[in-house]
Amino acid sequence: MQPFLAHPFDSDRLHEECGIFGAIGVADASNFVALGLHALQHRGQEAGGIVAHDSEQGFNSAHRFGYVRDNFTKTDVMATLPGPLAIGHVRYSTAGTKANTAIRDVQPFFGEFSMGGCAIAHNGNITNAAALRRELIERGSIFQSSSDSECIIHLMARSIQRNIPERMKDALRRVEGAFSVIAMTRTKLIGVRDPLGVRPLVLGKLSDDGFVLASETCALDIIGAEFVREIDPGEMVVISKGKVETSRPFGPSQGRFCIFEHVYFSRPDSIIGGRSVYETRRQIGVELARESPVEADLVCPVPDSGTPAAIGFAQESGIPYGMGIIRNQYMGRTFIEPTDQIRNMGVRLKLNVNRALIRDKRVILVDDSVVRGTTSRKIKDMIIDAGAAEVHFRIASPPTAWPCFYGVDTPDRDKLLAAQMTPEEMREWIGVDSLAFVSLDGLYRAVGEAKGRNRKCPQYCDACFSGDYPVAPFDQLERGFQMKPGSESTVNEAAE
Ligand SMILES: O=P(O)(O)OC[C@H]1O[C@H](OP(=O)(O)OP(=O)(O)O)[C@H](O)[C@@H]1O
Ligand SMILES: NC(=O)CC[C@H](N)C(=O)O
Repeated sequence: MQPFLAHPFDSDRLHEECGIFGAIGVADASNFVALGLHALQHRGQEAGGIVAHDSEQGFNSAHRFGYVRDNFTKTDVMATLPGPLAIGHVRYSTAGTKANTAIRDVQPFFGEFSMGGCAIAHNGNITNAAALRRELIERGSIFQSSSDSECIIHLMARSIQRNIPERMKDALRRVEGAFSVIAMTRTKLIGVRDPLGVRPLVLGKLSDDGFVLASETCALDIIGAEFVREIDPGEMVVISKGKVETSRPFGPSQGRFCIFEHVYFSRPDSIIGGRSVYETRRQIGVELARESPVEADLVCPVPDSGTPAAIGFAQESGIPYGMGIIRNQYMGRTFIEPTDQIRNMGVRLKLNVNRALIRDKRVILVDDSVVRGTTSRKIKDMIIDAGAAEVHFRIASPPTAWPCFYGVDTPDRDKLLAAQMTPEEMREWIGVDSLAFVSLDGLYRAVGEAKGRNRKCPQYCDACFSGDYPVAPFDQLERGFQMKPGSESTVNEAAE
């Protein structure tokens, strides 16, 4: 048997995307970026990078595998990133070489143009990246990485505009899919969101001249920045010398923010669209308890993301709440899983049962989602092992039946449990007494849409649940992906 091997790409979250942060107008901006990225680590744990600019030393960069705290706290690394302007990225790959992430795929990416350099950090996924890459290579571009995000730099290089923000606009008008981008030139910090605003991006203020851009508000809190506002879907801001200029490069569009950010990705202490993520998750639990009540003795969260929904479920149902599953907080980087025996231990390394609390009880387990079903099945085994009398699963999202092509690392349809089975078949496969998911309308109510989902014009991107993709996933269609019959009409026309 091989020994456990430390492996930099294994992460303790199963589904991630990326986090981005930028700072301008502050001494040693890279220190602010490192702190901001640390607060965004839950969005990506494979690798991180920072680019900084200093008037004497020009652009400098550092790209590393692993956690921010292990790399960007070291004085020898941070000393190489001086200057009042810096951006950074924490990555979980959605494109490019996935089996063995290469350092060349780690962002930010950098390009040198006739008017100066530019670094970009991208959260999201470009749905026509393969087509763009083919076209760009045919026209002479030399790609350095296998990442979708690199297309943006090459498209900028081909633009005839005279300044970098205009080149970015040209480039991003050719790009389809989801992109929140933070970029920097020698003197400017730039933030852009795609026309649907699928991924988040917020603006914060540190001082008269000091501004930051971040994926989530929790990254403002860590550095004491004041929240100014969210960048709007389809908006570009250019920040320089204490001024924030705004423009709308893509014309009018209706936002379709990712509803799964509320369910799972974002940190519960972040505020999205004026709503606390924690409160939204608690409210999902309330909806779930109303929609799918069950007699039981104990409500237990599957930590961490299931916790606020379990609190809401317990409050609404009046059933006592208890920590029946305990998370090992030192899980951190996990281990490579070289044998089946070790692979099966996977969940136990992170989660263990509080036997004394569970024994002989009818237990309701609340988790935020079922994707492949691996977690639910293993947790059920542990709970039964610990002597529970009954096990009921309540899931704080609808069945995940469709892959995300907008920046989340969900597996292909054939690995999504809900794409293969009905809820009753899933219940049987997991092996629990009952299983229920919050309805799509219940989820919409929990995020503040009192009337639920607008079927003609959904307020959010919920493609992973509904199969209604707001942007046609061009590359995937070329590879043979079949959209839900009739769902072409759900593609957001305003975004085209
Ligand atoms: O059906 P599966 O493919 O097993 O995926 C679903 C699980 O993945 C997430 O857990 P994760 O450990 O990533 O996140 P958390 O610690 O934030 O709850 C989620 O909370 C579910 O428990
Ligand atoms: N999850 C993300 O936002 C990833 C960004 C980009 N598509 C990459 O693979 O690096």
